[in-house]
Amino acid sequence: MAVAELPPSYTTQLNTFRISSLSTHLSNQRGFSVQLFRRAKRAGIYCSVTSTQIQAPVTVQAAESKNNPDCYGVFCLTYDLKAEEETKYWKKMVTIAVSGAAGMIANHLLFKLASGEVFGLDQPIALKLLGSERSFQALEGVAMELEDSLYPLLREVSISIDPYEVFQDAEWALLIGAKPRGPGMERADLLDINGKIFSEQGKALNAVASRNVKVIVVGNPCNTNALICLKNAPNIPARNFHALMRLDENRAKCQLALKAGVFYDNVSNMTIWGNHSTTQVPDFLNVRINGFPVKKVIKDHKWLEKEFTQKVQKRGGALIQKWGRSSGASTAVSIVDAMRSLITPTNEGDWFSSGVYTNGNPYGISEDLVFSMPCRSKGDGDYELVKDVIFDDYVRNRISKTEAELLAEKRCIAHLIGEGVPVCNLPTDTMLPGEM
Ligand SMILES: NC(=O)C1=CN([C@@H]2O[C@H](COP(=O)(O)OP(=O)(O)OC[C@H]3O[C@@H](n4cnc5c(N)ncnc54)[C@H](OP(=O)(O)O)[C@@H]3O)[C@@H](O)[C@H]2O)C=CC1
Ligand SMILES: O=C([O-])CC(=O)C(=O)O
Repeated sequence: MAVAELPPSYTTQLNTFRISSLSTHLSNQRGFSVQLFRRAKRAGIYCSVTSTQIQAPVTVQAAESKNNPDCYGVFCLTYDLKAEEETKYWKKMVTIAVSGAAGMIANHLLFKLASGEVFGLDQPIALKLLGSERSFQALEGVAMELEDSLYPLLREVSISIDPYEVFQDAEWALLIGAKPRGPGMERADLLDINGKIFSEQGKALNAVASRNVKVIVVGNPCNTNALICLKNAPNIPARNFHALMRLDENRAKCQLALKAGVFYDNVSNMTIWGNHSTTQVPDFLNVRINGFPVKKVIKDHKWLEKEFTQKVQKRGGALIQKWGRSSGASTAVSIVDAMRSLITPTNEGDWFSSGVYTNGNPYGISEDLVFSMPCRSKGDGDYELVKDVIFDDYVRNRISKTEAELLAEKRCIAHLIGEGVPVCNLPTDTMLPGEM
């Protein structure tokens, strides 16, 4: 039995309850019922343990998480395994930073991450949550809910308003926080305001994140925000930055499944080209339904070109009209899908869409943009572009339009990527999927 040092007795019922209920929960998990509390020393908390069973702590000292930006509440107590158990059952902890963590999307996403939905049940995680002065209290509320959820895999949670603190050693950065476009606001103003957030965050990632951090930009306009972010992080490979396009892919698959009368997992090879905006191109030419080209299954080709395309482009807006707010849950699901696509080998012959940096792309799209394209992954966090896709005039023309829009957005944020004076001459019909 390992016996702890005994600091002056301080036992709150709350702490004892948290620890013992966690212990019961953890002891039901394979590999958890061993030794606890290595890092608990930092919080001054000590316990007695045996090799097979967890016992309640013998002495507890208050965890002063408020003074420790590294941890929140119960997460100042980390329950570690014996080294050999760690190597046998558990992977090394993954550190995930999330901005806009008090927002709607994060409110769904964080709980998915903590439950093991993305990385699996043998993968402990640390969540580092970025808020602002405006959202700090809400962020504390989020952390409290994470505490109360007793997720065995969630080993560390910290909250902060400083990106340099939050991004320290981050292996994943999910950049969700962004100012929404308000009534009467010019898109150029939105690009500028959010661009500043993402250039600041790019710099912070560059300074302190893992050199191999994978960044998924969700906050709109996500492609151009991702471009700004990567340009401000020159020491991190540009290919590690993604703009979230998976929601658009999922929306497109759903509409095709509906039209074809098949379950949606029979729809594969779905590419969304371009910008996460109403100019995006849901490519039905390369899609397969039950392995067949879509035009062989859906004979109504006019529907594909008109209704289907517009439905996907404007799905965000249609949802806002019903809900009174933009997609939260389905966006969180699509972030999970996007992450899993990078850490799981892509099914043979299939692909997924992601907004990635155009640098030597095989499709003739302008270089130096963040553009949604078809990708495959070996499951190592990296991806390659799919080469064997076909084009026709319809798809090509549409791709040119979304490309022009991204080039215009880029000119508008030239000052944020070190390319001189901005010139904002945006196409008038350029809109987020949520704007109609
Ligand atoms: N790519 C995609 O597929 C999709 C993208 N989105 C985009 O994701 C983003 C987040 O959406 P959601 O979670 O629903 O939004 P919320 O309104 O719930 O807010 C998210 C966070 O953004 C931050 N924020 C709000 N206002 C400002 C501001 N004025 N300046 C700076 N930051 C601000 C806040 O965080 P804090 O105060 O802590 O900084 C807030 O918690 C939006 O930009 C939305 O358009 C949404 C759906 C799909
Ligand atoms: O426009 C928005 O904020 C919401 C959005 O991106 C979407 O629903 O695809």
